[in-house]
Parts: sequence; C-alpha cells; structure tokens
Amino acid sequence: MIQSGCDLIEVRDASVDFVMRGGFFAAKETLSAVDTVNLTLNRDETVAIVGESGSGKSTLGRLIIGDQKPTGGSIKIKGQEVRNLSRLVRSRLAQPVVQDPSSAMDPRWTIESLLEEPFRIHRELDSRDGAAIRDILSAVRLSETVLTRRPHELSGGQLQRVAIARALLLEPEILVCDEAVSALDASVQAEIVGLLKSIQKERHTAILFITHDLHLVPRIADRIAVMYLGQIVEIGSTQSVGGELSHPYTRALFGASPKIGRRQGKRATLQGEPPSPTNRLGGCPFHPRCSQAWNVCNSVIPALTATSDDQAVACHLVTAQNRAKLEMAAEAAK
Ligand SMILES: Nc1ncnc2c1ncn2[C@@H]1O[C@H](COP(=O)(O)OP(=O)(O)OP(=O)(O)O)[C@@H](O)[C@H]1O
Repeated sequence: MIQSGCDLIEVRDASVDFVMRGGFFAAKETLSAVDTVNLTLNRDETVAIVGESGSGKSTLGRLIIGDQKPTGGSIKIKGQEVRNLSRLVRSRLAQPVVQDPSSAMDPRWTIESLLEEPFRIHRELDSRDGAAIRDILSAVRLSETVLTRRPHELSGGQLQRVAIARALLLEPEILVCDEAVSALDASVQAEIVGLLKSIQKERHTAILFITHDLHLVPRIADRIAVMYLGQIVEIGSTQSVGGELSHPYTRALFGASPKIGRRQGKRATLQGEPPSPTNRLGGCPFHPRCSQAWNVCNSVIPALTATSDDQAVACHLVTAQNRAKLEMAAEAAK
C-alpha cells in the first residue's frame, strides 16, 4: 500500500518555500524545504519519515500540525483544510510530541498544573478533568504520585510520558512525534515506542514518526517515507522500503542500520553532503552523490513511480530495473 485509503490526513502537492536574503545587497534566494509532497495517513497507522538532516521532515510535521503554512498544495485532516482551521480546532486534530519536552514546560509548575493547561486553554476546568488526567496518567503508565512533582524531578522517560499524556488530553486524531525518543537511552526508547503502539491500539490514533533512529523504524512504522531535499523519494510498507528495488539514497541511508540494512545485498554508504536546497540542480536531486547515476539522471527529474502495490520510488534506474523484471516475468509466463 503506497498510499493508504485515506480517511484522516491527505497531503496533496504540498510545498514550503522560505525566501532567504544573504545580506542587505544580496539577491533573494528561495529555499524549498518541502517540495510537492504527497502523503496520506490513516487511523491506526504509523508512518515513519526518515532522511538526513535538512531534508524537510520537521517542516512536513509542522505543516500537518498547522504550525507552518504551505506555500503550495493542500493539507487536509478529515477533509478540512488545515490552514483554514483555528488553532483550537487544529489542536484537537493533531498534537506534537517533541524531542525535548522540558522546553515546552514551565519548570515552576507541577505536573498536575501542566496537565490541566490544555483544558484551561480550551475551556474552564471542570470536575471531569481530574478524572481525565488520572485516566491519561494510567494510559501512559505513570503513577499519580508524579502529579505533585515538577519537571526537573522526573527522569527523561517519565517526562516524555508526561509530554505524551499532555498531547493526548484533547483526544487528537494524530500524534506528530518529531524525534520524540532521540534524546533517550536505548531501553527507554524501546519503552516509549511500545507505549506509543499500545496507545495507538487503544485510541486508534495515527502517528507520524519523524526520526533519525532508523533501528526503531521497523518496530513502530507500518509505512516509511524517505525524504531527500524536501521531496519524498521513496514510500512504501516497512517490509518493502530498503528492499531489492529501493532508491540508492534509501539503501545508503539504511546501510548503516543493521536491522534494515541487512535486507539489501551489498551495503551502500552515503557519500558527501546534500547539495544546497537554495540552488537546485537539474535532474534527480540525488544524482551528484549517486554511484549508479547515468545520463538521464542529471537532466530528467524522476517521478515517484510504483514498483509494486506497496512501494513507489523516484529513481530512473529502479524504474528501468522494475520494467525489465516485469518484462522477464511476462516472457516467462508465455
Ligand atoms: N523557518 C525557516 N526559515 C528558513 N529555512 C528554514 C526554516 N525552517 C527550516 N528551514 C530549512 O528548511 C530545510 C528543511 O528543514 P527541516 O528542519 O524541515 O529538516 P529536517 O529534515 O527536519 O532536519 P533535522 O533532521 O535536522 O531536524 C533546511 O534546509 C532548513 O534549514
């Protein structure tokens, strides 16, 4: 399933351009942080967004939460255009879970006050909110004893649980987890990933899981979208992405990740840096770093093309290999 049958989030040709000015006399430059991205996300589904630093993952996450306006295209949640919704409505649809929860928490407040805050913003506190807070603490497997503590008195894992609890209080449809476990130890990462999965099972929440921790991806994601210079260059099920017919960038990116990397025969490595996002080259954006690039790659932009029912790749070579494979299969079937 390349794109899920969409009933929750539909991102269509979404772009975010930032206009940059180097100095007073310097010409303006346009940085394309997200470039014509298409993505769907369903209830009960987790899509991992992976890619090197600067590939546009967080900007895509902010688009879905509504903290970033698109310069092109559309982002719909339950059929409603996100940019037209008020902040309050948006926060009931999509909530962020960030890497450093303490940065969003006033250190002077108790955990109880921090958990009451979403209700205070939305309406007057009422007696049901105490019960909702106790329920949410139990959902994130925290004891009520944390309520009287302050953020600095909790461990990193406990604090991330409080952040997840806060994000869940308004019963959002989607959690956008942006490097939400990256700062934690491996064992705590595994606990939080397990917690997110069980919350998803109980509440049917969709999760966008933005991460550099590629080893976590198979544990949490149903699908993976690989971003390079603002574009999705590969998308598909967790089983297919990184497999035989995969983008050279994906193979290089995942080459360093034993769990995913072992699916490919020879391990590729990622050489060099991505080109400047303000100075787009012609053809495939990955061609200057691709050891398999051929003539067409520096002149024609490859379209994201299905290689199977559950994978699409934007690579001329993969498209040609897939075509050859299909022709051979058809020939053999004659
Ligand atoms: N507000 C902004 N103004 C100008 N450029 C921005 C802004 N926000 C992001 N960018 C640029 O957009 C590009 C994509 O950034 P983004 O943070 O989305 O990437 P990322 O893949 O999440 O990176 P990382 O993994 O390091 O967080 C980068 O080149 C970044 O410098």
